[in-house]
Amino acid sequence: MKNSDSIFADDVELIKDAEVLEEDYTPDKILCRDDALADFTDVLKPIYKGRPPQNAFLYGDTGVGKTAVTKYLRNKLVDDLERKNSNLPTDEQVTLNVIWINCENFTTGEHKTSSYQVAVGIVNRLREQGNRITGTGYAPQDVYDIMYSELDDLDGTILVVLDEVDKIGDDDTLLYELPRSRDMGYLEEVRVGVIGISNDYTFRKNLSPKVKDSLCETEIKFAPYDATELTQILSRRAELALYDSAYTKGIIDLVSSLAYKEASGSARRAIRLLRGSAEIAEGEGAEQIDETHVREADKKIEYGNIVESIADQDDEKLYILKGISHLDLVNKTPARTRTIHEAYSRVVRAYNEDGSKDPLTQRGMFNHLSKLVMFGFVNTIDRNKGASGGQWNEHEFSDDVDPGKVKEAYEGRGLDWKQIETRGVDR
Ligand SMILES: Nc1ncnc2c1ncn2[C@@H]1O[C@H](COP(=O)(O)OP(=O)(O)OP(=O)(O)O)[C@@H](O)[C@H]1O
Repeated sequence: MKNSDSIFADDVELIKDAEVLEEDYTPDKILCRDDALADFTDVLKPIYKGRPPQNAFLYGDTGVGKTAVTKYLRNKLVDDLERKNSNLPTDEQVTLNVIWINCENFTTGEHKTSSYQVAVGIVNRLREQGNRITGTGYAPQDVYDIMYSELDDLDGTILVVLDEVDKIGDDDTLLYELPRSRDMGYLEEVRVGVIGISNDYTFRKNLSPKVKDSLCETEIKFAPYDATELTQILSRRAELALYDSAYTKGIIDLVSSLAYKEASGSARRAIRLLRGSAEIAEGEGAEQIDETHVREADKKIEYGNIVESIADQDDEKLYILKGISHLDLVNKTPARTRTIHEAYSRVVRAYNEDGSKDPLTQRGMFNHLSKLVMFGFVNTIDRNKGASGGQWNEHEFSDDVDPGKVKEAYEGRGLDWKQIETRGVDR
């Protein structure tokens, strides 16, 4: 029986400031990143001094502080400039405009982000509502011209931060041109510095030499955190977010070591896990987070991650996973490739009743199935009945996947979960 009158209240509260555990919280202190902070400060120094800005490329795995460090230094630079300007006559003051663009936000459905869409994004960031431009209908050069004219209307220095810059895909015109825009004569009044942030190593490796020359003037690497570093970061967060009695040092160590092992040193994962554990403990009316709360929160996060990565697959792979789901539900897995092909074909037809899409051939489907094996969603079993019995492969879900998760992934993609007939599928 709860003490409170409301079903929304918990008897005990362990979280004193939930904002500190939010994704977009900018920490007041950056821990364990002295080298990156020093290198990045050097990149930004010229802006403070009113000199031409530099460009930099920040890279490292997900959740290792690239965005946090950038936001932290941006805030510091803005504050310090404000202080400096307050003692200077107007004509000697340094004006800084920061434009922060997350390139991920410009990926829609099938369409990858391109330089064009990011340029549209920059224009719209600088324009009032009602005067914004659409993402289609302009020739690319027109969009770039509009962007440069909007930028040139600003004053002083412009720092363009392109977070998740790898989402820009193959069309990297902007990454080449923007850092050189003044040299190329596109801008006369202002100077632009570009900061690219990415967790995609392949993207970095494959950047064209001319982009490497301009954008990657300075490269700053963010290595994964080790368990001790995660403990430091997490202890600071816990201090601010939780009541002292809500956790022990042992719990912080456990959360850090799980995030270290399961998410290759991601501080994001560690913070999420701490938050999940606190919420589960609160829900149970516990006075303190214990190991079972952490383990349960960990399972929940893992579950969510797998559903998310299933939902990220392309249509063919989603059809195959649904085909295997229906076979699994009637105990017909492990199944031979031809059986999976039949189930997959039924799924394709069910979702494309107008005939707009035909199933791939068995060989075509097999290429996608092999990728699903490579990604760890599906296991392959080798059947070998000796010289006379023949040899073939069978497939089933790996331990991480089940029909429930595939169904949730479909729902996450806004797709109905249609019933599929499995009778006669293995003839
Ligand atoms: N050194 C640090 N000190 C304090 N908090 C940190 C530190 N590093 C990361 N964090 C926190 O961890 C979380 C993830 O960090 P951040 O968003 O900066 O990761 P990222 O490297 O930009 O990841 P992604 O590539 O996925 O965008 C944030 O809540 C951030 O505040």
